[in-house]
Amino acid sequence: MVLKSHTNLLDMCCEDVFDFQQPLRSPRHVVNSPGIISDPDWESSNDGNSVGSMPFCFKRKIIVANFLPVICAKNEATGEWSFAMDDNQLLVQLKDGFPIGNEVIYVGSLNVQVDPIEQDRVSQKLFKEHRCVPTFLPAELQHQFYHIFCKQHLWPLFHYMLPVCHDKDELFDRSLFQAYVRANKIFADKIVEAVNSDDDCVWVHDYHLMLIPTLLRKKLHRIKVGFFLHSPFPSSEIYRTLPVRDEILKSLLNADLIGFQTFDYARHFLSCCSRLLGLNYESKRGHIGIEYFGRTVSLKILAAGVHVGRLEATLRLPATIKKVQEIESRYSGKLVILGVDDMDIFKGISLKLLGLELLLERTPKLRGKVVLVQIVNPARSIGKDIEEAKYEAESVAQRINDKYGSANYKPVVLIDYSIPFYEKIAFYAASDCCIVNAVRDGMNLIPYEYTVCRQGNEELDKLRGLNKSSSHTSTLIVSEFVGCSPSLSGAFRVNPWSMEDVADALYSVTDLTRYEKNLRHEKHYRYVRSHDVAYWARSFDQDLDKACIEQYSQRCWTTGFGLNFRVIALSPGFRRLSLEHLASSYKKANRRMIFLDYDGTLVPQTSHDKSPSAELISTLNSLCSDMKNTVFIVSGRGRDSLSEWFASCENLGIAAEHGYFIRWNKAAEWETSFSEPKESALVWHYQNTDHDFGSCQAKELVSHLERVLSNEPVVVRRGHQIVEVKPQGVSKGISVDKIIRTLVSKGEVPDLLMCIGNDRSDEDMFESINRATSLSELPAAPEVFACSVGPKASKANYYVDGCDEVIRLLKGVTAVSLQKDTAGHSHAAFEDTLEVVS
Ligand SMILES: O=P(O)(O)OC[C@H]1O[C@H](O[C@H]2O[C@H](CO)[C@@H](O)[C@H](O)[C@H]2O)[C@H](O)[C@@H](O)[C@@H]1O
Repeated sequence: MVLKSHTNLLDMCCEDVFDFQQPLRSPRHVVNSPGIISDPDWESSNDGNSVGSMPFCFKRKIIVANFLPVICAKNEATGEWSFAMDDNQLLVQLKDGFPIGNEVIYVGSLNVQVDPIEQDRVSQKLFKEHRCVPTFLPAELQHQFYHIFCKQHLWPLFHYMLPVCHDKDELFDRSLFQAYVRANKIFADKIVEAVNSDDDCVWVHDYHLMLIPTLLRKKLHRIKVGFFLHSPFPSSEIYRTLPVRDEILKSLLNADLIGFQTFDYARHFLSCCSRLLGLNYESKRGHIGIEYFGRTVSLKILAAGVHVGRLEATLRLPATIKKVQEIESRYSGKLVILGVDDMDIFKGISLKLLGLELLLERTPKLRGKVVLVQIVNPARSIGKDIEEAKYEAESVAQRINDKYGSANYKPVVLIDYSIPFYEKIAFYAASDCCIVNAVRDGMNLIPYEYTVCRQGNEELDKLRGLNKSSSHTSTLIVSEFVGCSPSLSGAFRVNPWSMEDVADALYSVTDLTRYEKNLRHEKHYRYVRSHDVAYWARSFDQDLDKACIEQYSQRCWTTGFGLNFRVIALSPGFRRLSLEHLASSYKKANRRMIFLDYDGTLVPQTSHDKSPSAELISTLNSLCSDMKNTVFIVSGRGRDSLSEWFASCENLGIAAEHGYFIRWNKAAEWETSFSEPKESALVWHYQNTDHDFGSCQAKELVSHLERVLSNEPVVVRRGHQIVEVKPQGVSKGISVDKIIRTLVSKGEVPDLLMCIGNDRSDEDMFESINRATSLSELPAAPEVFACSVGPKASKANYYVDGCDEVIRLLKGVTAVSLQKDTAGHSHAAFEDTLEVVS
């Protein structure tokens, strides 16, 4: 009879179970642009029109970003839309890094509003012509999502700005986050339509779309998803002010690979995962992995690059060459310093101008000799702060020009209107120096673009009378707060907040020899060429594949509602230990050995009172009273507290200090591994400290202790919020091994071995009892129940959720023993217990 309670226990495990090892299916679905009815057979509808119309043997790379890299125009007379890919955008250029034969599909919004009645037509045209899948967000949603939540909340916060606001209207408001969720969901739905097979990869870009990993994985559990953050990631002290901090972190952790531009941003992210979610990470041979419910989420630190070929091609255009000549002749005899920035509060435009003002004030000989050409791209967002930054920049520029300018000399030239790309390239090529003075920026590729353009080409060399490649020069001034700064070792690094620093750097530039400028240029040029956009994309793509390989050999469960959704991955064969299964084996066994860890297994880690409850004592006594059982507590704790706590358990064995001390029952003497009686280990606990700081200190302590104790017969180990130094040759695994062998030598051959534990030290026990199945002394392999508390990567073959479940299981199996004692009522007793425990 299958009791309802049994079923409940079995069902407890998951909402959804899936196995990554399943063979690939044929295309999951073939989905078309909105308005077209799906056709499941791509061969019969291969008109190039539908999202699913390509042969599925082509792997798809689905690139998702807030805006499609598309230039849109509408002919107002005919009402016709026309679209062209914007080849100057990183998202288009990254294709060069993908293997030939991969089909690249873009998902994102258009930067114009399209009337709902036109949306189907526009979708079809965009997909047919450019493999783009547009996400149409209603105007109000777009405003709340992008202009308010992204640009007014996330953008400042991710650029390390605390949300200190004087106006109540500017405070975080949950409805704005809901707009973010709704927008991300629209994107996720479009991605689902574009995915054809499990081999496809989705690469999500930037802070606008951080919820996509969760929203997408909810629908496609096996999808390979990578996320790259183009913006900075702030320190945990700033990030944790975000009211939806956990939802965003958890979502990013549903990706397989998370990329950052710099080590600092990755470090901040790790620190947030550790402080806010209590997660650990491991760094092995340059790869960082975060353990998240059995999955290893990989982290990648790789700065974006530029498309050298594209820049060179633009530089070769006759219009560009002409513009270069024009600029060079206009500023002949002057040192041209170039700035190219979006109008944004973090670009430090006025700080840059203040630095120039200080330079001119201090160094009169440079007046009339230096020009700062500042190209200001139009602001991408709206708001009082942008208006203020714009006003500030304009007034400082005006002041400098009034003070140090003349009829034919303007020290600051502000170009605050859109100019064509080739003109920008011409300014790069014609400028002696480029300055990026942002107070914070994810990467900033302007210095890279500038360096490529300064390499020039044969025609420019001829016009300039240069005949050696060694004659190329470039000079960079770069804020230490932008992502590209560490890669530019030949740049003058400045603190943008210090006008003196900026003025000094500007002065140094005026003072450099041509030779020095050439050396710096060569160094940067080599780096920029080899770390281009294709290198960045290829490297991310390859790492995403690698990150997914491990996941694909695992068995996975999905759990959690809403934004708490996550995947739990376990190695094959690892499953929840059900009472039904355990009880059935337990009942059949004639000789059972049971090893139980204490903290975190029988008593929750979180409880302040660590002593055993009356319920636990009674359950252990019931277990021990069965003559077929040998029961041991195997703990890292000292023997004093364990013997005091279990004073009422006459037949309970105790292995204290990881088995350094063993006592077979209360009446027996303590045995030790060594003849010299001394207390064996030293443990440093950090569970009551700040998690991040404690973990950091623990790492340092381990490496220090390993060094100073390298000649001592001890081992240094990290456990769950502890660092321990213990004698070599002592472990829970060794003590379990010893106990099993002792019993076997006495003729008490086990046919069931059970071991439950939660910590790293318990893994040694699991290993020992797994090994015991092949002991030559045993006539037959015993059945093994190695059980981890909490589903995680483990050598155990079973898991339970927590201490409560351990007690329930133990109580459940004691009912089997009771059966024998009360033969007449056995069935009822077993069932009763199961009702209670389930
Ligand atoms: O203004 P948004 O629509 O929110 O876009 C944000 C910025 O995206 C791009 O910059 C980011 O990516 C660059 C390439 O990796 C990186 O160099 C930069 O530091 C990031 O902020 C875009 O270039 C900017 O104009 C946008 O403001």
